[in-house]
Amino acid sequence: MTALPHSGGSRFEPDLDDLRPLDADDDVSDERDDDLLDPDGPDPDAPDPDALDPDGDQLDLEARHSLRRVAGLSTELSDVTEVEYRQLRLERVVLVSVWTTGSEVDADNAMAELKLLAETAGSHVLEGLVQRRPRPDAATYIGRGKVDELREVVVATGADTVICDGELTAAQLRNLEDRVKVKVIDRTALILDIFASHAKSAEGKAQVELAQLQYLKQRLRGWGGNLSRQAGGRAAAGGGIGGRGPGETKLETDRRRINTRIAQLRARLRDLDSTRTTKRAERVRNQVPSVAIVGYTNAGKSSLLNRLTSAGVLVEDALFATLDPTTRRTETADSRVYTLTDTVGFVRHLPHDLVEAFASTLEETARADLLVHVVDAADPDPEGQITAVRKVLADIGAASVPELMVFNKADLASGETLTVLRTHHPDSVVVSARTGQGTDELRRQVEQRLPRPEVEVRALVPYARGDLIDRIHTSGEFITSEHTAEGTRLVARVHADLAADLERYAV
Ligand SMILES: Nc1nc2c(ncn2[C@@H]2O[C@H](COP(=O)(O)OP(=O)(O)OP(=O)(O)O)[C@@H](O)[C@H]2O)c(=O)[nH]1
Ligand SMILES: [Mg+2]
Repeated sequence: MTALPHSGGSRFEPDLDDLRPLDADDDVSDERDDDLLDPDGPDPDAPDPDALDPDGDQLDLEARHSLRRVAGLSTELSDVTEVEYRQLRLERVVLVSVWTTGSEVDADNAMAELKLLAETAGSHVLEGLVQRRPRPDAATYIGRGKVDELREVVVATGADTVICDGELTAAQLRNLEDRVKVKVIDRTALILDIFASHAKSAEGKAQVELAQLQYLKQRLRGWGGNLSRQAGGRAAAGGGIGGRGPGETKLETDRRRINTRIAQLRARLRDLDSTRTTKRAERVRNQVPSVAIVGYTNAGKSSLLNRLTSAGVLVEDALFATLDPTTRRTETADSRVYTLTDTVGFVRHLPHDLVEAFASTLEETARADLLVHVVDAADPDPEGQITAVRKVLADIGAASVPELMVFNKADLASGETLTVLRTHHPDSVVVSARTGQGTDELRRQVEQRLPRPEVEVRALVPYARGDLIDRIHTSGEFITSEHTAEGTRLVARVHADLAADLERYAV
């Protein structure tokens, strides 16, 4: 095993306050945040993008920092999940990973990413341990002999939690916990926890809760011992909605409650999705092309959206700052309207439960006309990020959407790296959302790749039909236009419905 240097800090004293139940206002069931689903045009009073700070207006930053790291869960499940999520309030952690393939640099990068994830979840990372093995141990994840070593590190550092870099089985988690004697969680639970604390809209919160419950359900047996040991009170007495049926074990009750809640969440998500479907149908009817900004978490997607549209979305040097898609209307140089959507970032081994729970959000990406794939060129492994992102894109059915590769953070990346990336990806654009470098070129490239209206028309439109001319401006392309005594003589490319309306003025 190799160890990262200690990052210092004092011994952790458990805070009994942490054991209080969730506040009532953590329940999100009726909250709506229509704003985030609103694809409507830019705010006419929006400030000039260049007058904002380099990452755009940090409208949400204060709210984010005031968030408590408590998952918004309903009361029905409180006796199961309260315990679960209290335990996930991580404090002082030791990271552990099994390095199976790739170079030592890859292993270091993976550990650095796990550290960032842990820190984003509010943990203080004390130490990182990597073990090289062909595959994780079936019983204890790291080799059984190494578990004692881990225990020593935990004792020496005063850690209260161990985070393993992978998706562990219930048995692995339980075995490790029994031997290391502190809470052990895996990377999936960590990512779910970050999503839970960052979810803002009602839909986002419901999606995360669904993913958490799916995860929890598969591990109920593993947590069972811990639950009965720690839940006490209501749970131990079998209280709460539903109660305990005759002859039913605690495990069965928990499973039944989780299933009920999962069904409620699915129903709720279907409702929320219908709003989105209506708005999407409107965009499709108006034939507004849509561009989705996708990429690895922290690549600068939100910064780029702010740069391009003064959207004022949250930008933060944290993983998964954005969970809710934000759509903004914008225009091409020749005033064709299109939408740009900022989306949730991806990561290596994005938990499957999350991908599934976010299906309706991710579907937007699959339906886009163009993907702007933002890559952090200053990351130690941009190609690894590209591969991870494409894998998720394939999972969500977006692999066939045309992609424009954008290397961001050009101000930070080395010239050499940029040259290599450009050689590997000749059709890419290099930008800096921070300095604005390359963003004009990016706009041009996006405009060129937007779907083009399919019908070429020649018409002489009387001045009384300015409405038709406006429609060509926003949804079509003028090839030539000329003002004559009888009206505007034009050649243009338009969509079929507009072509039909122009038919009577055809020349
Ligand atoms: N130096 C530099 N920093 C940048 C640039 N673009 C973004 N950043 C920084 O990178 C961090 C992440 O930016 P975001 O725009 O929040 O990234 P994101 O891709 O939306 O991240 P998630 O929503 O968390 O997936 C922030 O600290 C930004 O200030 C850039 O071009 N140059
Ligand atoms: Mg973002």
